[in-house]
Amino acid sequence: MPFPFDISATDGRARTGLLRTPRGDIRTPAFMPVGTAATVKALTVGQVEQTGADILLGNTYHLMLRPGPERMERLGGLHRFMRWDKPILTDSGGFQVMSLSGISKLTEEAVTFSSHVDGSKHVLTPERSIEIQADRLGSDIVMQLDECVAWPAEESRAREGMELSARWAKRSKAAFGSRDAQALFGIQQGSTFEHLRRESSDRLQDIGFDGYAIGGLAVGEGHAAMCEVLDYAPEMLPADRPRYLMGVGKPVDLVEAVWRGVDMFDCVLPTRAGRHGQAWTWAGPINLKNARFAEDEEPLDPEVPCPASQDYSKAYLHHLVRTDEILGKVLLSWHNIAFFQALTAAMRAAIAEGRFEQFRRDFHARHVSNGR
Ligand SMILES: Nc1nc2c(CCc3ccccc3)c3nc[nH]c3cc2c(=O)[nH]1
Repeated sequence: MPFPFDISATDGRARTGLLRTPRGDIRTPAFMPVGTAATVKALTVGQVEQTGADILLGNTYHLMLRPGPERMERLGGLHRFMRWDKPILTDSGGFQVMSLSGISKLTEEAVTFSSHVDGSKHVLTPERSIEIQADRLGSDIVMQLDECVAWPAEESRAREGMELSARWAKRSKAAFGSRDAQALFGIQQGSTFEHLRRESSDRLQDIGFDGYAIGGLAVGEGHAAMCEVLDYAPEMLPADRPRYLMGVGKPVDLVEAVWRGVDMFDCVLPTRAGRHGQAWTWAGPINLKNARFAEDEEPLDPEVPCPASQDYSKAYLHHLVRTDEILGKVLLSWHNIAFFQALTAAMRAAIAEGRFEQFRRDFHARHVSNGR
């Protein structure tokens, strides 16, 4: 029995709803902060909860290297380990192997790789990835093992990756079996080729998943090319199940993807950029390192309900960034996650009230043009 996904309103292709899981409900459109190594960098789970996040992401690749799957299970699983009792989604690990571990080999059977930490050898099969995610980490939403083909890709290469991912989807589903308290998502591949994405979607639906991710994007193709794929890719997936766009993105990416029917997002940007002084605000992105903030006593963004945006001046944040103080990384990470949550909350309200088109126009006028 898959998690209930109750869509409460639609506005054009945009949807807003509730994905109900045993550990809590996820309001969609949802932004999911990334907690790569069992922590959303620089924030406590209490601060993450205060931002309004309903779900966090974990990373099988990082956690299987440190602390390791069997140790994590002995410690009670990822929720208990990091004291986060709401839903967790974990990626299957293949994407991170390709982007992080220098040496790796991809065959029909598995991905084999050397740890970027100590060079130790590891093997990830669809079955082992499911076992780590579902049984050792204990995540609530599990991703199939897939191959994310680099961009740009020749059509033949994109087809190979899509077909391997479809065969691994079948093996992932078989390994996952039927579980009531956990969900398994399939991942659509096919790079920027519409007919490959169609084939991928059809094969995933024949297998049957609790939710469907759009993979193979946010790999350097850029905003315009991503939107071209999103003009058709989300609606190839079942309308009554959640659609998760992996690795996306900047605020404008979220608005444009929700407009095209996407429900769930993840991105390391808010915390990574926050640690380097970049803050997103309703009036666009700014970098607090810039000298123009040295004596700016205004708060960062009064509309964002978090201490970083309400209690401090930009001058203080500028100082913390310039001196590379830890508190600067904490406050800007906190602010950016709070901004992404405020953005998705505003989109949910706009869709519920049938005014998302106006919201999108206002957002471009206020946030995008300024940012340019
Ligand atoms: N499995 C998979 N992951 C992707 C990620 C990581 C998302 C992630 C999930 C959970 C934790 C961290 C990262 C991508 N990030 C940018 N583009 C991405 C594409 C894919 C993809 O095609 N497949």
